[in-house]
Amino acid sequence: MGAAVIDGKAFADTLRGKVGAAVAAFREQTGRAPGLAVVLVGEDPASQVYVRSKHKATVAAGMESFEHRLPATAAQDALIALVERLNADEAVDGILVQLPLPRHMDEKAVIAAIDPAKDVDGFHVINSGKLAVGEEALVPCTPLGCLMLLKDRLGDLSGLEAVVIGRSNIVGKPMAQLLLQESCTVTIAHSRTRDLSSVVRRGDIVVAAVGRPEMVKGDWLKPGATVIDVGINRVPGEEGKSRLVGDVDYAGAAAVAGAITPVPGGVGPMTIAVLLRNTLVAASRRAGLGAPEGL
Ligand SMILES: Nc1nc2c(c(=O)[nH]1)N[C@@H](CN(C=O)c1ccc(C(=O)N[C@@H](CCC(=O)O)C(=O)O)cc1)CN2
Repeated sequence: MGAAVIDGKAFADTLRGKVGAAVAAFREQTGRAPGLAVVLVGEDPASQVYVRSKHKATVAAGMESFEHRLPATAAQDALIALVERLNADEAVDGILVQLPLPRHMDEKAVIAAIDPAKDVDGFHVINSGKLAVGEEALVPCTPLGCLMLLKDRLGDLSGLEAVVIGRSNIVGKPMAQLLLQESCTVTIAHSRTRDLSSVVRRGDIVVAAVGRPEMVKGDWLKPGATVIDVGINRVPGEEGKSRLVGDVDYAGAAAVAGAITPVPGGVGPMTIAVLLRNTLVAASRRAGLGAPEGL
């Protein structure tokens, strides 16, 4: 039997609907809409697409969208000055600087300039620290989206073996923290891990976030494992066109796994849906309201 397909697009659509309803309640209570500011530096084509999608989704959820664009040649100080203006702007509840930044900029310094209460990406060290010690934090969108899909599929994750492949600050490390909070036994594997296939085979849950097209093969998996593919890699396709693939060899993995996210249509759509959720959470906290329910 083939694996069940985890439909991230459908889950994300439902989450966006729930956020939209909660935003309407927030507007009733406060007389204003939550505001999300997105900053794009340069003209990276993929980043432009993501920023446009974020703007559309923000407006569709009933929130205010503020878009700021700087040229690729902008000085880092100019970007930080913009972030500081957004920190002080009462209409802005969430600030997101689209990554990657141009090479002359230091991502860590830019992220450090964001007010942690408005850091809807959850990348600020204050938020990563709070996540690590189990305090209320803004949590990075992609790993939180993966966790939502896993809980929807598996229910209680307690005691399960989870293998996270990739140790980035944006996905791998926060993913491992979230799984640990769910009482999984967590292994973080990475490019230096010896005998990676044997490590991966321990996983009841495998989260692949390495950025290497189709690296994880079907025969690396424990039969019945739940596989979450975070990779979005553009590779040459037929007739000179490109196609998207994940970090997992989908056909091989689907023959062994119990369930698997596709690429596209799996984790990707969750990133933007959770961003909307995080913006509403940040706005609710700033307005002194309780956490929005059911999100
Ligand atoms: N500041 C941030 N920068 C980046 C983040 C982030 O969370 N915060 N994540 C990625 C890009 N990203 C959002 O910014 C993103 C990536 C992919 C998708 C998505 O829906 N992908 C689709 C396929 C889209 C396509 O056809 O190209 C899918 O997987 O189905 C949404 C958002 C890096 N930068």
